Amino acid sequence: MPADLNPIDNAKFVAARRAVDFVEDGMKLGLGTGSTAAWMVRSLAERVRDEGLRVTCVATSRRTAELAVGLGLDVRTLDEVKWLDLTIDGADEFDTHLNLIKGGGAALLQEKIVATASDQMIVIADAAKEVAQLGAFPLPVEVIPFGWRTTKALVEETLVSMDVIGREVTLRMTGDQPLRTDGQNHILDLHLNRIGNPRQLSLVLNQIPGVVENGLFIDICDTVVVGHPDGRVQVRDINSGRFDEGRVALPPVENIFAGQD
Ligand SMILES: O=C[C@H](O)[C@H](O)[C@H](O)COP(=O)(O)O
Repeated sequence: MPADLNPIDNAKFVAARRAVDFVEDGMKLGLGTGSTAAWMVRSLAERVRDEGLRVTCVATSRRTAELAVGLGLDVRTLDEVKWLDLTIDGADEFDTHLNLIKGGGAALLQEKIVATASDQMIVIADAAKEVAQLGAFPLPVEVIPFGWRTTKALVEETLVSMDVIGREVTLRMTGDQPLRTDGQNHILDLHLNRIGNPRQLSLVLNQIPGVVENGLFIDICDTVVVGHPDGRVQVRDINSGRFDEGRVALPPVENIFAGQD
């Protein structure tokens, strides 16, 4: 591997490329958001172009939609398509039960709606994202702008009442402005260190007025495709217990950053 390539980019690339093998002709697909998902969109577009694969896509963010349309993919709204066969998306962390933290790119709301509308969700990730317990990555929570300070205080009270150890909550900014999601909401990042009971935390957070959705994906993902910097890729499915390992060719040097958003 050339020394100037980022090993994480190689790992993301090979996971994304392997996951596209699961796409079949005629499928309705959910397209995730983030740098790993962007590699997947490019690999998918290559298969559509080279093999004449016909797929209908729903994007989980404006930037994924722009990338996919630019590559010639057929992108519709979820309201047009309603239900999907498969969603392929990245994650910020995943555990052994394939519970996830998502939303590092602020797309968690649309990602969760699209994944829930899908028969199957495949997560693509570099191996560094696997954790024994979720929570080192700050948990994103999407909140409506109206009264966000009050919502933040309620989130903090909830964390205290649940005896969560890390309790720092920050408003995500872009420059000196609060970030706006595609739905024009804000993101609170919960710095928790570790999450003892992700299912309970997810339910409790979503009961707070002003919270739109949180980045915990519980029992939504079935399969993970884990990429390694040397080109090794593992596929694990928690329903069937399937585990297989193979190798995917690394991207050409000149294309190494082409898939990132
Ligand atoms: O909101 C963004 C998403 O949940 C991403 O899928 C997640 O942050 C992983 O992104 P990346 O593939 O860039 O690490």
